[in-house]
Amino acid sequence: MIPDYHPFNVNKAGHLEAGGVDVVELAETYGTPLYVYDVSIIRNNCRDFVRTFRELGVRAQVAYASKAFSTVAMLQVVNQEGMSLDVVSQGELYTALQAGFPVSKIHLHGNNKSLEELTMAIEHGIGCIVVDNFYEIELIERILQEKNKTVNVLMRVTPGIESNTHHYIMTGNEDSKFGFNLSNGQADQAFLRLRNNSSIQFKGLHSHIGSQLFETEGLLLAAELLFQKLDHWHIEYGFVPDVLNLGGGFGIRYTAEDEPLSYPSLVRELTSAVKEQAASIGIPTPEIWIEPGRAIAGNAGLTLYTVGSMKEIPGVRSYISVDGGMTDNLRPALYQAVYEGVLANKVSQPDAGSVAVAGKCCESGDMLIWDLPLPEVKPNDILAVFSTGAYGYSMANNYNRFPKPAVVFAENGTAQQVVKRETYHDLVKNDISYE
Ligand SMILES: Cc1ncc(COP(=O)(O)O)c(C=O)c1O
Ligand SMILES: N[C@@H](CCCC[NH3+])C(=O)O
Repeated sequence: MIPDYHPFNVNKAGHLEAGGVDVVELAETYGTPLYVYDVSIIRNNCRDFVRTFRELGVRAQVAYASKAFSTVAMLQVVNQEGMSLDVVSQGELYTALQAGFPVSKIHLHGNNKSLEELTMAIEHGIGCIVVDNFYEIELIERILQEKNKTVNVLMRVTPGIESNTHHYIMTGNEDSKFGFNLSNGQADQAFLRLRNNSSIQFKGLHSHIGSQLFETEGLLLAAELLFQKLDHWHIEYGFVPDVLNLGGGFGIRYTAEDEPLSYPSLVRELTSAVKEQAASIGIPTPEIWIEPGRAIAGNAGLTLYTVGSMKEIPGVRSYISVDGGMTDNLRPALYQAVYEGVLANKVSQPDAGSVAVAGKCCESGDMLIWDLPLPEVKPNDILAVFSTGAYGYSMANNYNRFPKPAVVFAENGTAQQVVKRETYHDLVKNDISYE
């Protein structure tokens, strides 16, 4: 059975459907492992954010954090939905440019941006660079002078908040590799330096406290701390920010235990907090920027696998092995992330017991799901794992020389391949024989 919080249906054949398309047929056509997205879910997720800001009548940009899932087709969809874009590397920026994403709506992040990355961004007229450290300011200053250009800049700060999430995906705490420390004088020093450069338009502050958050508390506290700093800069230097960027990190549902926030309510809550705080320090409400990644792509995607070998350890557990694993979904191995799934070709059949789903890599930690109730499983059944749309494809790797899977978009009953499966030739094409 499909838990009702996974937004997918069963068709008359008793098969799982995505975007009105039978995913068992997709597995036959494109092979497995296969990433499948229901594009209408991506669009609805974008609209939850974009529309709510519009309804509230506040100036805002919702930048899709493309690290969650960056391909040309995906960026075209989010562009159609009126989103801006957050990129964290030259590769993500290149993909955005290839997708025809308006460069003025792209924001560049990164804790170690290279001279080449910054030059590319500035030469293309990037919408904004979110500066992270003093070395980067130096590089930006150098490029602007050499190229006689100007650029919009936000300053990323670490507000010193321990968000309630896995330690690896916490980013706003004081002991973090990201951003300028808000309380030890570094942010003030950076502020003066950015303000003193006439080629830099310093627009305001950015903070991102972590990922897969289920509470607004940390985000609201971050906003409060940013406003304390803005108040100081307003009084001391007459600075009025154009922009306040509160980052992303809004959680999604992987399992029954997850309780995601309603995104329209989240937008309303953040907006009223920003309005209130701005009024309390006597400045106009800045343009509000947010950066959801997982919340846009996560629940829209699923991964299809073909079941192969099985192993029963009496009194311990039953393993089923699939033709993918930590190469297409690193999250269970990296964060002990928990997923749910169904047999796509037997969705209506009753569960027969619980199995552990193993990946195919030569690694004991390559387990996708430890405890998944399923109908009786046979080799060649198609397993669909839900909520893999974010940080699945984007963290895929070639461990054990597995080619990366293809990606298919389905919408209104039609499917289209948007990323081809890697071939074995792709795996060796950059290798050079050693003579
Ligand atoms: C600066 C920044 N913005 C946005 C995001 C997007 O996070 P999420 O996919 O959790 O929304 C991240 C990642 O955590 C990030 O580091
Ligand atoms: N890759 C992580 C999130 C990192 C967010 C980027 N700062 C995940 O899968 O949960």
